[in-house]
Amino acid sequence: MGEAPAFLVDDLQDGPLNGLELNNGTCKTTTVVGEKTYVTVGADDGTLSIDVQIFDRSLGEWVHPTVLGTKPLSCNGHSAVLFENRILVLKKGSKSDDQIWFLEVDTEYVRQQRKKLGTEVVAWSKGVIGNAEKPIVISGPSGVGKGTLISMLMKEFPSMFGFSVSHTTRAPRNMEKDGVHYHFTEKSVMEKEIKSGKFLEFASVHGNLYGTSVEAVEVVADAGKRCILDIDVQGARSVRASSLEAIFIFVCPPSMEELEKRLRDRGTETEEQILKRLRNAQAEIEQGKSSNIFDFILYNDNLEECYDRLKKLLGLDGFVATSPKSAPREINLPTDHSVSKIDDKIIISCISSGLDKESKNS
Ligand SMILES: Nc1nc2c(ncn2[C@@H]2O[C@H](COP(=O)(O)OP(=O)(O)O)[C@@H](O)[C@H]2O)c(=O)[nH]1
Ligand SMILES: Nc1ncnc2c1ncn2[C@@H]1O[C@H](COP(=O)(O)OP(=O)(O)O)[C@@H](O)[C@H]1O
Repeated sequence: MGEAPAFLVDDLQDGPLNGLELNNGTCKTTTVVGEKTYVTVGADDGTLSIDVQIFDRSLGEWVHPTVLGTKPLSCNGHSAVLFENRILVLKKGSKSDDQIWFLEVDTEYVRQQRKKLGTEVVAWSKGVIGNAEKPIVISGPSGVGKGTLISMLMKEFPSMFGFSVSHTTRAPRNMEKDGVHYHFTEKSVMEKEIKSGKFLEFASVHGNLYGTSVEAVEVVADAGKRCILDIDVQGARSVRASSLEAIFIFVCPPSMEELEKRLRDRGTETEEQILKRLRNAQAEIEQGKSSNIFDFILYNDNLEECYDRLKKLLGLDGFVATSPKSAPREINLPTDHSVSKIDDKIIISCISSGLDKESKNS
């Protein structure tokens, strides 16, 4: 809670001015949601992120929210319009994969975070230009075969699926590459990034921190691919509660003996780590089977049969992988545009950049 930013008081009294470029090289938008006015302010030099302030009319004061998610860098101005329980923010003159953003102001995720943190909360998420299907969350105990099944899927359908590369504080295994299998991170760095709202979800698993950054999922969606997340049950529970709509699959071993055999034969863990993973497996399997998190439970007994069942539930049985899907269509918003909403349609009004500069095209 605090003082009103000096340059805004008059504008708020005059009503919202969308995308107004202020004299000092900044651009702001105001969006009214119930008793609150959300103000986004961006400098036009592209070095700072768009700032969010809230004026709460019921309290008669300014509130500085905790801002979660990756913040968009400002550019040559931006415009905003309320779209259900989030504000659609369109950046002017930026690249097509960076034009469309959402500021979640009253989604289920934001409401939960508000309760958890005890502060006002907003969350940024980047709009994606692809039209990929719902992400797939795959969970299961260590050694059950999640990685193997995911690799088979990605190998058979390379243009269809993309892997969400998690962050972890565990040490890399021999064949693991930073940025491909995981983003290997220092604990202190990851803890700081968790506080700054970088992660969609995170959890402590087998004594290490693991987390899915908002960006890891956006990168895949921006490429027009369906995102696959390999995360534990706690992470799956958090994603269920988040604004990311996904399909949740739990992979079960045929028996604890077989799980132990697979873990030992993989040869990537020390004896101590194997025992820890086996101890945790029992509880994970119970939660996986009994909680309401998962849409499907897959038994990974015979690998080929399990893979066939996985493809079936993803609607891929009999699907012939052909040439890569065409890249997502580029939407090129001109530098000069404004945005408004009529019924359930978003109208982007563009000021032509051709000869007739004054003519307005919608
Ligand atoms: N919550 C969460 N769990 C993760 C994430 N990435 C990996 N995990 C889980 O962490 C556990 C350990 O992963 P890892 O160390 O690679 O071992 P593995 O499962 O035996 O291959 C597995 O259950 C993964 O599904 C993440 O980003 N978030
Ligand atoms: N259905 C299966 N039958 C036998 N071995 C399997 C099967 N699925 C996976 N494996 C093997 O079990 C080990 C663990 O699999 P992995 O995919 O690394 O598990 P996770 O990613 O769940 O920890 C690997 O050596 C893999 O080759």
